[in-house]
Amino acid sequence: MTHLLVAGKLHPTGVARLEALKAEGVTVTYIEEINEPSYADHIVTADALVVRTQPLSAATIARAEHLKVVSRHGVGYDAVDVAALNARGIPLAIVGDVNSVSVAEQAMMQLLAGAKQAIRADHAVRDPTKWGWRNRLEQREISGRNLLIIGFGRAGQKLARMAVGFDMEVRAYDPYLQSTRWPEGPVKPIETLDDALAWADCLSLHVPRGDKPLLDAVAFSQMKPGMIIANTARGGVLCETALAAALSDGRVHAAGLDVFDVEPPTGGMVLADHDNVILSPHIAGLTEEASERMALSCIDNALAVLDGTIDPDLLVNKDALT
Ligand SMILES: NC(=O)C1=CN([C@@H]2O[C@H](COP(=O)(O)OP(=O)(O)OC[C@H]3O[C@@H](n4cnc5c(N)ncnc54)[C@H](O)[C@@H]3O)[C@@H](O)[C@H]2O)C=CC1
Ligand SMILES: O=C(O)C(=O)COP(=O)(O)O
Repeated sequence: MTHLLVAGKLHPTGVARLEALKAEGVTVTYIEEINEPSYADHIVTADALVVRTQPLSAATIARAEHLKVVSRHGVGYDAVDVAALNARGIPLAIVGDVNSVSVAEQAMMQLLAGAKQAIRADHAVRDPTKWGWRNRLEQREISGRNLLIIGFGRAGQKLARMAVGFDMEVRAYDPYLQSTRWPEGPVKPIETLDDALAWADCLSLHVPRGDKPLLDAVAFSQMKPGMIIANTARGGVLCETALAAALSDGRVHAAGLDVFDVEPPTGGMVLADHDNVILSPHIAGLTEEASERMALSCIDNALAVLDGTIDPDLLVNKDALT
Protein backbone atom coordinates (compact mmCIF):
# COMPACT_ATOMS: atom_id res chain seq x y z
CA MET A 1 0.00 0.00 0.00
CA THR A 2 1.30 3.48 -0.91
CA HIS A 3 2.34 5.68 2.03
CA LEU A 4 2.11 9.43 1.33
CA LEU A 5 3.73 11.63 3.97
CA VAL A 6 2.76 15.31 3.87
CA ALA A 7 5.14 17.38 5.96
CA GLY A 8 3.67 20.86 6.37
CA LYS A 9 0.35 22.68 6.37
CA LEU A 10 -1.88 22.42 3.30
CA HIS A 11 -4.89 24.43 2.16
CA PRO A 12 -8.17 22.78 3.34
CA THR A 13 -8.93 21.67 -0.21
CA GLY A 14 -5.66 19.73 -0.17
CA VAL A 15 -6.56 18.20 3.20
CA ALA A 16 -9.89 17.10 1.75
CA ARG A 17 -8.01 15.48 -1.15
CA LEU A 18 -5.89 13.59 1.40
CA GLU A 19 -9.07 12.31 3.09
CA ALA A 20 -10.35 11.11 -0.28
CA LEU A 21 -7.06 9.30 -0.91
CA LYS A 22 -7.37 7.56 2.46
CA ALA A 23 -10.83 6.36 1.43
CA GLU A 24 -9.22 4.93 -1.72
CA GLY A 25 -6.76 2.93 0.40
CA VAL A 26 -3.70 5.20 0.38
CA THR A 27 -1.91 5.44 3.74
CA VAL A 28 -1.64 9.17 4.45
CA THR A 29 0.34 10.83 7.24
CA TYR A 30 -0.36 14.56 7.46
CA ILE A 31 1.91 16.52 9.81
CA GLU A 32 0.75 20.15 9.94
CA GLU A 33 3.33 21.70 12.26
CA ILE A 34 6.58 20.48 10.90
CA ASN A 35 10.14 20.30 12.06
CA GLU A 36 12.57 17.82 10.65
CA PRO A 37 12.89 15.39 13.62
CA SER A 38 9.12 15.04 14.00
CA TYR A 39 8.61 13.66 10.52
CA ALA A 40 11.84 11.71 10.34
CA ASP A 41 10.12 8.75 12.07
CA HIS A 42 7.34 8.58 9.48
CA ILE A 43 9.75 8.97 6.62
CA VAL A 44 11.13 5.48 7.14
CA THR A 45 8.01 3.94 5.57
CA ALA A 46 7.04 6.76 3.15
CA ASP A 47 6.86 6.10 -0.60
CA ALA A 48 6.12 9.75 -1.37
CA LEU A 49 6.98 12.89 0.60
CA VAL A 50 5.43 16.35 0.23
CA VAL A 51 7.49 19.17 1.76
CA ARG A 52 7.06 22.90 2.39
CA THR A 53 10.22 25.05 2.58
CA GLN A 54 11.75 23.27 5.59
CA PRO A 55 15.18 21.70 4.99
CA LEU A 56 15.25 18.19 3.60
CA SER A 57 18.73 16.95 4.44
CA ALA A 58 20.81 14.05 3.15
CA ALA A 59 20.53 12.47 6.62
CA THR A 60 16.72 12.47 6.45
CA ILE A 61 16.73 11.19 2.87
CA ALA A 62 19.06 8.38 3.94
CA ARG A 63 16.42 7.19 6.45
CA ALA A 64 13.72 7.12 3.77
CA GLU A 65 14.34 3.59 2.59
CA HIS A 66 11.18 3.33 0.47
CA LEU A 67 11.11 6.88 -0.89
CA LYS A 68 10.27 7.13 -4.61
CA VAL A 69 9.40 10.82 -4.96
CA VAL A 70 9.72 14.17 -3.19
CA SER A 71 7.09 16.71 -4.17
CA ARG A 72 7.54 20.40 -3.29
CA HIS A 73 4.60 22.52 -2.21
CA GLY A 74 6.12 25.42 -4.12
CA VAL A 75 8.79 25.99 -6.75
CA GLY A 76 11.99 26.93 -4.86
CA TYR A 77 13.97 23.89 -3.81
CA ASP A 78 17.14 25.38 -2.30
CA ALA A 79 16.35 23.71 1.05
CA VAL A 80 16.29 20.23 -0.51
CA ASP A 81 19.51 18.24 -0.83
CA VAL A 82 19.01 17.42 -4.52
CA ALA A 83 22.39 15.66 -4.77
CA ALA A 84 21.26 13.18 -2.11
CA LEU A 85 18.04 12.55 -4.06
CA ASN A 86 19.98 12.12 -7.31
CA ALA A 87 22.30 9.59 -5.67
CA ARG A 88 19.22 7.46 -4.92
CA GLY A 89 17.46 8.21 -8.25
CA ILE A 90 14.56 9.91 -6.47
CA PRO A 91 12.69 12.51 -8.59
CA LEU A 92 11.93 15.95 -7.13
CA ALA A 93 8.75 17.60 -8.44
CA ILE A 94 7.76 21.27 -8.14
CA VAL A 95 4.31 22.82 -8.58
CA GLY A 96 5.10 24.80 -11.74
CA ASP A 97 3.12 27.87 -12.73
CA VAL A 98 0.55 28.03 -9.93
CA ASN A 99 1.90 30.66 -7.52
CA SER A 100 3.68 33.11 -9.82
CA VAL A 101 0.76 35.56 -10.17
CA SER A 102 0.58 35.84 -6.39
CA VAL A 103 4.35 36.38 -6.18
CA ALA A 104 4.30 39.02 -8.91
CA GLU A 105 1.45 40.86 -7.17
CA GLN A 106 3.44 40.86 -3.92
CA ALA A 107 6.49 42.23 -5.75
CA MET A 108 4.33 44.95 -7.35
CA MET A 109 2.98 45.79 -3.89
CA GLN A 110 6.53 46.07 -2.53
CA LEU A 111 7.57 48.41 -5.35
CA LEU A 112 4.48 50.57 -4.84
CA ALA A 113 4.86 50.54 -1.05
CA GLY A 114 8.46 51.67 -1.48
CA ALA A 115 7.61 54.44 -3.92
CA LYS A 116 4.71 55.63 -1.79
CA GLN A 117 6.58 55.18 1.52
CA ALA A 118 3.65 53.13 2.81
CA ILE A 119 5.10 52.21 6.21
CA ARG A 120 6.10 55.78 7.10
CA ALA A 121 2.76 57.07 5.82
CA ASP A 122 0.98 54.56 8.05
CA HIS A 123 3.05 55.69 11.07
CA ALA A 124 2.19 59.31 10.29
CA VAL A 125 -1.46 58.60 10.95
CA ARG A 126 -1.18 56.15 13.86
CA ASP A 127 1.08 58.58 15.77
CA PRO A 128 -0.56 62.04 15.75
CA THR A 129 2.80 63.73 16.47
CA LYS A 130 3.97 62.53 13.03
CA TRP A 131 1.13 63.97 10.91
CA GLY A 132 3.53 66.61 9.65
CA TRP A 133 5.50 63.87 7.86
CA ARG A 134 2.97 64.24 5.02
CA ASN A 135 5.11 67.06 3.66
CA ARG A 136 8.37 65.10 3.97
CA LEU A 137 7.64 61.56 2.84
CA GLU A 138 9.58 61.77 -0.43
CA GLN A 139 7.05 59.58 -2.15
CA ARG A 140 7.23 59.12 -5.91
CA GLU A 141 5.49 57.97 -9.04
CA ILE A 142 6.64 54.67 -10.50
CA SER A 143 5.23 55.54 -13.90
CA GLY A 144 8.07 56.21 -16.35
CA ARG A 145 10.73 54.69 -14.09
CA ASN A 146 13.10 51.92 -15.15
CA LEU A 147 12.25 48.54 -13.62
CA LEU A 148 14.88 45.80 -13.79
CA ILE A 149 13.58 42.26 -13.36
CA ILE A 150 16.32 39.86 -12.30
CA GLY A 151 15.26 36.34 -13.30
CA PHE A 152 12.73 36.31 -16.16
CA GLY A 153 10.86 33.08 -15.46
CA ARG A 154 7.29 32.54 -14.34
CA ALA A 155 7.07 35.28 -11.69
CA GLY A 156 9.39 37.75 -13.43
CA GLN A 157 7.34 37.63 -16.63
CA LYS A 158 4.07 38.12 -14.73
CA LEU A 159 5.52 41.13 -12.93
CA ALA A 160 6.71 42.57 -16.25
CA ARG A 161 3.15 42.58 -17.61
CA MET A 162 1.87 44.31 -14.47
CA ALA A 163 4.65 46.91 -14.52
CA VAL A 164 4.12 47.70 -18.22
CA GLY A 165 0.52 48.40 -17.22
CA PHE A 166 1.87 50.96 -14.75
CA ASP A 167 3.78 52.62 -17.64
CA MET A 168 7.16 51.56 -16.31
CA GLU A 169 10.12 50.95 -18.63
CA VAL A 170 10.86 47.27 -18.05
CA ARG A 171 13.97 45.27 -18.90
CA ALA A 172 15.13 41.89 -17.61
CA TYR A 173 18.44 40.27 -16.73
CA ASP A 174 18.43 36.48 -17.16
CA PRO A 175 21.55 34.99 -18.75
CA TYR A 176 20.13 31.47 -18.44
CA LEU A 177 16.98 32.07 -20.47
CA GLN A 178 17.80 31.08 -24.04
CA SER A 179 17.07 33.78 -26.61
CA THR A 180 14.73 31.36 -28.39
CA ARG A 181 12.64 31.15 -25.22
CA TRP A 182 12.69 34.90 -24.51
CA PRO A 183 9.01 35.91 -24.52
CA GLU A 184 7.59 38.13 -27.25
CA GLY A 185 6.74 41.61 -26.06
CA PRO A 186 8.23 44.91 -25.00
CA VAL A 187 10.68 43.57 -22.39
CA LYS A 188 14.18 43.33 -23.81
CA PRO A 189 17.13 41.58 -22.15
CA ILE A 190 20.07 43.36 -20.54
CA GLU A 191 23.21 41.31 -21.08
CA THR A 192 25.27 42.12 -17.98
CA LEU A 193 24.32 42.70 -14.38
CA ASP A 194 26.63 45.74 -14.24
CA ASP A 195 24.72 47.44 -17.09
CA ALA A 196 21.42 46.37 -15.59
CA LEU A 197 22.16 47.86 -12.16
CA ALA A 198 23.39 51.13 -13.67
CA TRP A 199 20.18 51.42 -15.75
CA ALA A 200 17.56 50.61 -13.09
CA ASP A 201 15.53 52.90 -10.84
CA CYS A 202 13.78 49.90 -9.28
CA LEU A 203 14.50 46.18 -9.29
CA SER A 204 12.71 42.99 -8.41
CA LEU A 205 14.39 39.64 -7.73
CA HIS A 206 12.92 36.42 -9.18
CA VAL A 207 15.85 34.00 -9.18
CA PRO A 208 16.55 30.82 -7.22
CA ARG A 209 18.88 31.06 -4.24
CA GLY A 210 22.51 30.48 -5.25
CA ASP A 211 25.69 29.82 -3.30
CA LYS A 212 26.30 33.51 -2.65
CA PRO A 213 24.24 36.71 -2.85
CA LEU A 214 23.70 38.10 -6.35
CA LEU A 215 23.28 41.55 -4.80
CA ASP A 216 26.35 41.99 -2.60
CA ALA A 217 28.05 45.18 -1.40
CA VAL A 218 29.69 45.71 -4.82
CA ALA A 219 26.34 45.38 -6.60
CA PHE A 220 24.76 47.95 -4.25
CA SER A 221 27.60 50.37 -5.03
CA GLN A 222 26.75 50.10 -8.77
CA MET A 223 23.13 51.17 -8.30
CA LYS A 224 21.82 54.67 -8.98
CA PRO A 225 21.04 56.55 -5.76
CA GLY A 226 17.38 56.23 -4.79
CA MET A 227 16.87 52.60 -5.88
CA ILE A 228 13.73 50.72 -4.82
CA ILE A 229 14.18 46.96 -4.29
CA ALA A 230 11.64 44.14 -4.14
CA ASN A 231 12.63 40.67 -2.98
CA THR A 232 10.11 37.84 -3.08
CA ALA A 233 12.70 35.27 -4.24
CA ARG A 234 14.95 34.01 -1.46
CA GLY A 235 16.75 35.79 1.37
CA GLY A 236 20.22 34.70 0.36
CA VAL A 237 19.84 36.37 -3.04
CA LEU A 238 20.71 39.73 -1.51
CA CYS A 239 23.08 40.59 1.31
CA GLU A 240 20.92 42.00 4.13
CA THR A 241 23.85 43.82 5.74
CA ALA A 242 24.74 45.53 2.46
CA LEU A 243 21.08 46.46 1.94
CA ALA A 244 20.89 47.97 5.44
CA ALA A 245 23.99 50.08 4.71
CA ALA A 246 22.56 51.19 1.35
CA LEU A 247 19.27 52.18 3.03
CA SER A 248 21.17 54.20 5.62
CA ASP A 249 23.26 56.11 3.08
CA GLY A 250 20.33 56.72 0.68
CA ARG A 251 21.56 54.65 -2.25
CA VAL A 252 18.46 52.56 -1.67
CA HIS A 253 15.31 54.64 -1.14
CA ALA A 254 13.09 51.77 0.00
CA ALA A 255 12.78 48.00 -0.07
CA GLY A 256 10.23 45.22 0.28
CA LEU A 257 11.31 41.87 1.65
CA ASP A 258 9.20 38.73 1.84
CA VAL A 259 12.15 36.37 2.31
CA PHE A 260 15.16 36.37 4.61
CA ASP A 261 18.59 34.85 4.83
CA VAL A 262 17.49 32.96 7.95
CA GLU A 263 13.77 32.28 8.44
CA PRO A 264 12.35 33.32 10.77
CA PRO A 265 14.88 36.18 10.99
CA THR A 266 16.63 36.53 14.32
CA GLY A 267 15.80 39.36 16.75
CA GLY A 268 18.85 41.30 15.66
CA MET A 269 17.79 41.44 12.02
CA VAL A 270 19.69 44.34 10.51
CA LEU A 271 16.67 45.69 8.62
CA ALA A 272 14.17 45.77 11.48
CA ASP A 273 14.89 49.42 12.34
CA HIS A 274 14.32 50.77 8.82
CA ASP A 275 10.82 52.17 8.37
CA ASN A 276 11.32 52.50 4.61
CA VAL A 277 11.26 48.70 4.40
CA ILE A 278 8.05 46.71 4.15
CA LEU A 279 8.40 43.17 5.53
CA SER A 280 6.28 40.03 5.21
CA PRO A 281 6.81 36.46 6.49
CA HIS A 282 7.47 34.53 3.25
CA ILE A 283 3.87 34.75 2.10
CA ALA A 284 4.19 35.95 -1.50
CA GLY A 285 3.02 32.58 -2.81
CA LEU A 286 0.54 31.92 -0.04
CA THR A 287 -2.60 33.71 -1.18
CA GLU A 288 -5.83 31.78 -0.75
CA GLU A 289 -5.90 31.03 -4.48
CA ALA A 290 -2.27 29.96 -4.90
CA SER A 291 -2.31 27.93 -1.65
CA GLU A 292 -5.22 25.89 -2.94
CA ARG A 293 -3.54 25.32 -6.31
CA MET A 294 -0.21 24.40 -4.69
CA ALA A 295 -1.85 21.93 -2.26
CA LEU A 296 -3.60 20.07 -5.07
CA SER A 297 -0.62 20.25 -7.40
CA CYS A 298 1.91 18.86 -4.92
CA ILE A 299 -0.34 15.89 -4.06
CA ASP A 300 -1.11 15.24 -7.74
CA ASN A 301 2.59 15.44 -8.66
CA ALA A 302 3.60 12.95 -5.98
CA LEU A 303 1.02 10.45 -7.20
CA ALA A 304 1.84 11.14 -10.86
CA VAL A 305 5.48 10.22 -10.29
CA LEU A 306 4.40 6.98 -8.62
CA ASP A 307 2.09 6.00 -11.49
CA GLY A 308 4.45 7.21 -14.24
CA THR A 309 2.27 10.04 -15.58
CA ILE A 310 4.26 13.03 -14.32
CA ASP A 311 4.89 15.94 -16.72
CA PRO A 312 8.72 15.88 -17.00
CA ASP A 313 8.76 19.71 -17.00
CA LEU A 314 7.70 19.58 -13.35
CA LEU A 315 10.78 17.56 -12.39
CA VAL A 316 13.89 19.33 -11.16
CA ASN A 317 16.01 16.22 -11.80
CA LYS A 318 14.52 14.59 -14.90
CA ASP A 319 17.45 12.16 -15.09
CA ALA A 320 16.34 10.56 -11.83
CA LEU A 321 13.44 8.94 -13.73
CA THR A 322 15.64 6.98 -16.11
N1 LIG B 1 8.24 34.20 -1.58
C1 LIG B 1 7.55 33.18 -2.03
O1 LIG B 1 6.54 32.79 -1.45
C2 LIG B 1 8.00 32.48 -3.29
C3 LIG B 1 9.30 32.55 -3.71
N2 LIG B 1 9.69 31.95 -4.88
C4 LIG B 1 11.09 32.07 -5.29
O2 LIG B 1 11.11 32.74 -6.54
C5 LIG B 1 12.02 32.08 -7.41
C6 LIG B 1 11.57 32.29 -8.85
O3 LIG B 1 10.33 31.66 -9.06
P1 LIG B 1 9.81 31.39 -10.55
O4 LIG B 1 9.76 32.65 -11.33
O5 LIG B 1 8.57 30.58 -10.44
O6 LIG B 1 11.02 30.48 -11.10
P2 LIG B 1 11.46 30.23 -12.61
O7 LIG B 1 12.33 29.02 -12.56
O8 LIG B 1 10.28 30.23 -13.50
O9 LIG B 1 12.36 31.52 -12.96
C7 LIG B 1 13.62 31.73 -12.45
C8 LIG B 1 14.43 32.42 -13.53
O10 LIG B 1 15.65 32.87 -12.94
C9 LIG B 1 16.68 32.70 -13.91
N3 LIG B 1 17.96 32.72 -13.23
C10 LIG B 1 18.55 31.73 -12.51
N4 LIG B 1 19.70 32.17 -11.98
C11 LIG B 1 19.85 33.46 -12.37
C12 LIG B 1 20.83 34.45 -12.14
N5 LIG B 1 21.91 34.20 -11.39
N6 LIG B 1 20.67 35.67 -12.69
C13 LIG B 1 19.57 35.94 -13.44
N7 LIG B 1 18.61 35.04 -13.71
C14 LIG B 1 18.74 33.81 -13.17
C15 LIG B 1 16.34 31.41 -14.62
O11 LIG B 1 16.94 31.33 -15.91
C16 LIG B 1 14.81 31.49 -14.70
O12 LIG B 1 14.38 32.06 -15.93
C17 LIG B 1 12.00 30.61 -6.96
O13 LIG B 1 13.23 29.97 -7.24
C18 LIG B 1 11.76 30.72 -5.48
O14 LIG B 1 12.99 30.71 -4.78
C19 LIG B 1 8.80 31.30 -5.68
C20 LIG B 1 7.49 31.20 -5.30
C21 LIG B 1 6.99 31.73 -4.03
O1 LIG C 1 7.18 28.32 -4.07
C1 LIG C 1 8.11 28.60 -3.29
O2 LIG C 1 9.30 28.49 -3.59
C2 LIG C 1 7.81 29.14 -1.96
O3 LIG C 1 8.61 29.82 -1.40
C3 LIG C 1 6.57 28.74 -1.31
O4 LIG C 1 6.89 27.54 -0.66
P1 LIG C 1 6.02 26.98 0.56
O5 LIG C 1 4.60 27.27 0.24
O6 LIG C 1 6.40 27.66 1.82
O7 LIG C 1 6.32 25.54 0.57
